[in-house]
Amino acid sequence: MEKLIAKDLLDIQAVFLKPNDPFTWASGIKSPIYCDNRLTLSNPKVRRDVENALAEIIKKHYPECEAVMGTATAGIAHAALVSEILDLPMGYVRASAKDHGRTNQIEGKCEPGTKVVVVEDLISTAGSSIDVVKVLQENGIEVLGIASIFTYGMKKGLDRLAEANVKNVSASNFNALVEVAVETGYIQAEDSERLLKFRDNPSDESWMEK
Ligand SMILES: O=P(O)(O)OC[C@H]1O[C@H](OP(=O)(O)OP(=O)(O)O)[C@H](O)[C@@H]1O
Ligand SMILES: O=C(O)c1cc(=O)[nH]c(=O)[nH]1
Repeated sequence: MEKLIAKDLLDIQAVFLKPNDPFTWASGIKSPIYCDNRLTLSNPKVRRDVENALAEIIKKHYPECEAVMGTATAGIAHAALVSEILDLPMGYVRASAKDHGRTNQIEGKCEPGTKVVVVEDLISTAGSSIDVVKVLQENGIEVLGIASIFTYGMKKGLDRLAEANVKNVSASNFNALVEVAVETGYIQAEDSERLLKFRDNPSDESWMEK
């Protein structure tokens, strides 16, 4: 599954490399790479692979799941698609509560005590998904864990998830992506070393110098 999804992401050109003009991530980290999982929505074959992978993760790792909750914004569509496959209720959590209307942060019907899985498109430092988990927990909702499309496997993200005692299972990850990217000639072996070095220590920006 990990390599299939990694290959899908490369096939649809969802992986962008820009070492000389780094991307800024949600966390503020400067990065030579950006993985745009939103593009998976635009390709029916890849979208099916992704939603089937998320459905398998939820069935296998969270068999008690009673509802699927997406993270705003990129997790919402995937939560909707996977909840349809699993025939489960679905909702989503906004980054902050609305300042008008019903002033909700949690959208959709989700009663306290409901066992939910959070669907996230991508995990770097895990800040966004842990914020969503906390909002749900503060509202008495039982979070079984996260199902995500892709994780970088960064130490900061892994540490934060462990600290918050939140389980995450991803359909693909950075190691699989780099492996497939080298196998398919998308990047050279030396680039893979630079990328892994960045992932393992993003505060060391020496990769920017080459
Ligand atoms: O693990 P983290 O360090 O929190 O980073 C990952 C988050 O960043 C991206 O969202 P973004 O804030 O770009 O917004 P979007 O979902 O609205 O596209 C992505 O969709 C994740 O939610
Ligand atoms: O950390 C992020 O903001 C981030 C990284 C990435 O590769 N893709 C993405 O959508 N967000």
